Amino acid sequence: MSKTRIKVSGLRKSFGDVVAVDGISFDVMDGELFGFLGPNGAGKTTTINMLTGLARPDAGTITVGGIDCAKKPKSAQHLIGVVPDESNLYPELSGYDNLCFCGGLYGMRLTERKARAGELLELFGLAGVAERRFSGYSRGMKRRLTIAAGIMHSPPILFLDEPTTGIDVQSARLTREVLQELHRSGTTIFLTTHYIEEAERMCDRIAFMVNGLIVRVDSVNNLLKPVEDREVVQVSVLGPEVPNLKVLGNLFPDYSIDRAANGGIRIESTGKINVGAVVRLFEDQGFEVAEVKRTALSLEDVFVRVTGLKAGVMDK
Ligand SMILES: Nc1ncnc2c1ncn2[C@@H]1O[C@H](COP(=O)(O)OP(=O)(O)OP(=O)(O)O)[C@@H](O)[C@H]1O
Repeated sequence: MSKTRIKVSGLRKSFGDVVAVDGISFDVMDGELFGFLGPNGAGKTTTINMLTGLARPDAGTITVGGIDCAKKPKSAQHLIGVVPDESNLYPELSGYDNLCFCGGLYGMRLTERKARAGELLELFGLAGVAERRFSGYSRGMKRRLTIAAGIMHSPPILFLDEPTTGIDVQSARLTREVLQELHRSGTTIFLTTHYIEEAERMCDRIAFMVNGLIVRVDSVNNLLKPVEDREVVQVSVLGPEVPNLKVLGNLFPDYSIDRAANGGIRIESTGKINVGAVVRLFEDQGFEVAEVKRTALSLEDVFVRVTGLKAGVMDK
C-alpha cells in the first residue's frame, strides 16, 4: 500500500469577494504524477501557492511528507521542489550561477552544486548557454532552467505550475520527457495544467478544478471508462453551407449529432459508426464531403461532461 505524500483538507482562500479556492480536499500518493486540471481562473495557482508555502490559506490543513505545513513550514520546504509559473531566477546571473545559487539555498556543498548544475544544464539542453545571462535566454530556455533550479536538490516531491504553457514545442517536449523520467525514478509530482491532452498522456490521477472547487478526482483510466466504448466521427463538407442538425438527427436517430469545434459536424455513438452510410446520407442531402475523421473520445469529452463547460474552454 503506497503512502500519502500530500494531504489537503478543507483548503480555502479568498481575495476580497473572490473565492479562489473553496474548501478543497485531496490526497497525492507516493510516486504519483498528479494533475490539477482546470480553465483560467479555476484556482490552480492559488492552490499550488498554498501547498508550497507562497500563500497562506484562510482555512484548511496541508501535510507534505507527513509534516504539517502550518506547524513546520521549514521542514516541509526541504522536502519539496517548486517550479512557479513565473520564473524566480536572477536575470543578471548566468544559467550556471543561478543553479549553483539555488543549490546553496538548499544547503548543498560547493562541489555537489557544481556537479549537479552541470548535469542539469546537460539534461535540459542548456550546456551551450551555461555562461549566458538568464536575461538573454529565450522563453523556453528560461522555463527549462527554472525547472532545473526546482530539482537542484533532487526533492522527493515536486510542484510545477503550468510548466509547458507558453513555450516552444521543443522545450515543452523536453520538459515532459524530464518529468516522465523523474516520475519513473519515484518522485511525487504535482502538476497544474490547462492542457487536457498533456494531463491525459502523463498523469496517473487527475483532479478537475472549476470555480475553486474540485469536481472530480480519479485515475485517467477510470475517467475514460464511461466513454471507452463510444466513438466519434467528424464530417467536414465543402462550401459555406452546413447541414441542418435537426434534419441529420432525424436521419441518424441512433447517433448524437452536434456542431464540431472546427465548424463541421460531430457524430457520436455507442459502438461503431457506419462511416459509409454517413457519407452517402450527406451526399443524398446535396453536400460534398471534404473529410471524415474517426476518433475515440478523449479526456476533453469527459471534462466537458463532468464540468458542464464547453469544449475548447481550456484552449484559451
Ligand atoms: N492576488 C490576487 N488578488 C486578487 N484575486 C486573485 C489573486 N490571485 C488570484 N485571484 C483570483 O482568484 C481566482 C483563481 O485564480 P488562480 O490564478 O488561482 O487560477 P488559475 O486556475 O491558476 O488560473 P490561470 O490558469 O489563469 O493561472 C481568479 O478569479 C483570480 O482572478
